[in-house]
Amino acid sequence: MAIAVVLATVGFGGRRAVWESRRTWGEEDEVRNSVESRSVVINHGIPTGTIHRMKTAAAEFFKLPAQEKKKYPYDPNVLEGYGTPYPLSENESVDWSSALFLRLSPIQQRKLELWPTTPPELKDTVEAYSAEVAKVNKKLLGCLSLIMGMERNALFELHEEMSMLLRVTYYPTCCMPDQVLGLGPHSDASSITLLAQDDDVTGLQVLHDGGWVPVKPIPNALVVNIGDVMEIWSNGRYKSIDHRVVTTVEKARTSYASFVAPHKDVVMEPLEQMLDAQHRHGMYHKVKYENYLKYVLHRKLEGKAHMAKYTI
Ligand SMILES: O=C(O)CCC(=O)C(=O)O
Ligand SMILES: [Fe+2]
Repeated sequence: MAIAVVLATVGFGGRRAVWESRRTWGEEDEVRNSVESRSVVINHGIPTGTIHRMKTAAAEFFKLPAQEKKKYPYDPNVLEGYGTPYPLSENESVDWSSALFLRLSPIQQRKLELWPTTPPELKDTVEAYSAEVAKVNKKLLGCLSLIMGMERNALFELHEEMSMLLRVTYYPTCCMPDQVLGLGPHSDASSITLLAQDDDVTGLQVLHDGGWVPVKPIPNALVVNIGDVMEIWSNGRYKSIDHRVVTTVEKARTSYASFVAPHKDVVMEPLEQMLDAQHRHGMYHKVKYENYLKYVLHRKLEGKAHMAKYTI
């Protein structure tokens, strides 16, 4: 069975953490059900205070006058800074959002001059949040490795020097929500993405059976998207999720996406463990992560059209 997507919502006080034991993840029905219903509720363990402080600091930054925010212009070479960096989708004349990109890891690659100094607590707050997200990521990759029939640390190691980028996106209110998207359709150039969002505004939508389905926020939860890297590694068993963000008239929205990706020199290809009797050959071409990323970042946001280049 091709597992379409793992779009996991990670919440407090819900079901037991799916990564807690191999058995939970290993139970076929559990995994299949979670995947088919497109949601897995897990306790991520990030203190609510840490998420709250992250959201407050980000809100302070986005409230600053434009000329203040522009002191940290987005630099496409290091993928950090403030701006509206994506090329627009075919049907869009404007993406109704702006974003602050910060490198969480490797720490030594951070370009700190692109980290806002207002509000002053932003840097420490991002550090605290990113340390927690990194823990969730490690656990999640551990579980995914197990259900893919590998050692717990296999996916973590496949990333080699793992990269984590935070994209905080602010979507202002919009008086023509039918005509303007906050962010065009795309799949993430990550292995997985861990996304926190505002608790009281729905904006994210995922493509399911040809229609856009809203992902209603669960307070303090994280949404986990499967990205293109995992699609290739899993030989298409886990498909990256096509998603977009709509605008609303009523309320501005902010989201916090942590993208996990391999080192730029990692050559991605379907993992041996994912080749079975039915799929004896890899369904994706080999590609260096750096080359894939260059290709994707220069394209318009057109859902998963870019994946055609890598699919056999
Ligand atoms: O705002 C969201 O909920 C999604 C953001 C997103 O898809 C992205 O940053 O790649
Ligand atoms: Fe995304």
